[in-house]
Amino acid sequence: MKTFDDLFRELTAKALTRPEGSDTVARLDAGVHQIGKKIVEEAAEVWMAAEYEGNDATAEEISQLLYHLQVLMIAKGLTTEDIYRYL
Ligand SMILES: N=c1c2ncn([C@@H]3O[C@H](COP(=O)(O)OP(=O)(O)OP(=O)(O)O)[C@@H](O)[C@H]3O)c2ncn1[C@@H]1O[C@H](COP(=O)(O)O)[C@@H](O)[C@H]1O
Repeated sequence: MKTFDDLFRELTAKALTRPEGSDTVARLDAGVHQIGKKIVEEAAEVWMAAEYEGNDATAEEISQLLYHLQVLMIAKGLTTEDIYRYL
């Protein structure tokens, strides 16, 4: 099963190697403004799923929010250590 750190390593590698057809590369190229809008959208979907859908749907929406947060971290040059020191 993929963890937060596994996904972050995978996305970091994609940002460096820029493989053809990668959505992540396209999102990084779109920039922080677009990534930020996606985070807000996904956060709302997490909220709606938690209130009106089951735990499976909520978990899936949370995974998508985590993905978009990681894209923002990479766009800003932030590492997991930069985040973990505040936890
Ligand atoms: N974990 C994710 C992941 N979670 C969410 N998403 C993206 O976020 C979208 C979910 O948003 P929505 O439900 O709002 O769907 P949508 O409205 O069609 O979204 P848009 O594509 O229009 O923004 C998905 O369609 C994916 O594009 C993800 N995209 C990729 N990953 C993983 O990231 C890795 C690299 O992916 P690529 O860069 O595509 O190779 C792989 O391991 C993937 O599994």
